Amino acid sequence: MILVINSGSSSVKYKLFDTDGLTRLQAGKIERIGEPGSGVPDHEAALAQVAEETGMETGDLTAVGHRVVHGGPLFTEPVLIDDEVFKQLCDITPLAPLHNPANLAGIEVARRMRPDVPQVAVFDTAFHATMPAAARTYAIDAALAERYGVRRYGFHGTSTAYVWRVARGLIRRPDAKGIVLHLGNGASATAVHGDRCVDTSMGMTPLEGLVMGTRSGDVDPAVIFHLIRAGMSPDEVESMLEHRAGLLGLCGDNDMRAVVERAHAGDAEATLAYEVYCHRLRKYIGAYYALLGRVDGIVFTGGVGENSALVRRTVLSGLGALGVRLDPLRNAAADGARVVSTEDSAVTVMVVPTDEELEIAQETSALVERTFSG
Ligand SMILES: Nc1ncnc2c1ncn2[C@@H]1O[C@H](COP(=O)(O)OP(=O)(O)O)[C@@H](O)[C@H]1O
Ligand SMILES: CC(=O)OP(=O)(O)O
Ligand SMILES: [Mg+2]
Repeated sequence: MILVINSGSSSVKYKLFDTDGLTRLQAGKIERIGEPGSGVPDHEAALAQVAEETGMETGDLTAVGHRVVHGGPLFTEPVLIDDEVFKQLCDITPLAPLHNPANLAGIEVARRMRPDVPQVAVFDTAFHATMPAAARTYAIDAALAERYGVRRYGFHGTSTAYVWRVARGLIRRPDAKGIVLHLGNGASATAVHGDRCVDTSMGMTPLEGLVMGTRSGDVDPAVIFHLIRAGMSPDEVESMLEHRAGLLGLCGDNDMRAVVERAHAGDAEATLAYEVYCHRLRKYIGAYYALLGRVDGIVFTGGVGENSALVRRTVLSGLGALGVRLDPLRNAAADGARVVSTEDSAVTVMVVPTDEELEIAQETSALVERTFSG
């Protein structure tokens, strides 16, 4: 069996797969880690619960695959975790203080529980390693950027690689050009050509780009200094932009279902939040059109992308001039990976449910095979 662990800041998700064929055997989620009254004080306790639910401590495991959000400049492919790699992963933490510590906590506990089993790190940033320098580079003092590792990395790469592969199968065009919209709690847009990243909306950290559930996405950096001069500390501003911005900051709800419900009932704040969210998305799609020159496919994934026919309709409604024609019936249907544009649409619009854990299992299995079977 292959166990995949996605250890996030407030939840640990896991899936267990059969080693041959990667059939899913089990899936689970431990939530509200560290919240008062949740009974799960920390990641140690969450992993103990995963162990209990999966039989991880004694089970017949081929490998454990871990989601790691930030691979830094060093890791552009999945890697077997030994002491040296674990130390290098710890060194990346300053680049991703809000994401990597939880990933590392999961790795640490799993390695301690199963030192006999290969453990593999699979990075959100890896898919974007092909991003050209012009897209990767912030226009700031070059020497400073080099010294402090300030550049764009991009995230959601595991999800993007997975759904884009499925999408290229649907349009039967391996060298297709397209735009992948991963709209979950975090949200990102990625311009892709074949299996290469052309540009992506998240940057040095997963804060840049689209409007998200609780994250602002793009703001003028001067806003931050304005708020600091107004008396907020850097940590307070960071925490606000990460946890109390986005849909939540605009209207008090971070769940798109609640936002839409309130907007339908005439609530002005929820309506504006919805409009800001969709406006930003449309802007990125237009920008990526310009970068790609031609778009064969647009793919929606993540909780919002997969489930909200309304968001898909709103976002694409202004794009008729670019040859995008949504089929209202197909768009409203709800079943698995599918095309939702009309037959005569110049761009094939698709909905593809993501499966980051399956992609991590595949990468983990392939790396373990390459390493130990020769
Ligand atoms: N039917 C739906 N309509 C609109 N939004 C939905 C629907 N179902 C789920 N969502 C949104 O998906 C979000 C979660 O996305 P998901 O990709 O599952 O999260 P995560 O990033 O934690 O994996 C929720 O916050 C919710 O806003
Ligand atoms: C990198 C990132 O934003 O991940 P998530 O969407 O899981 O928060
Ligand atoms: Mg997600």
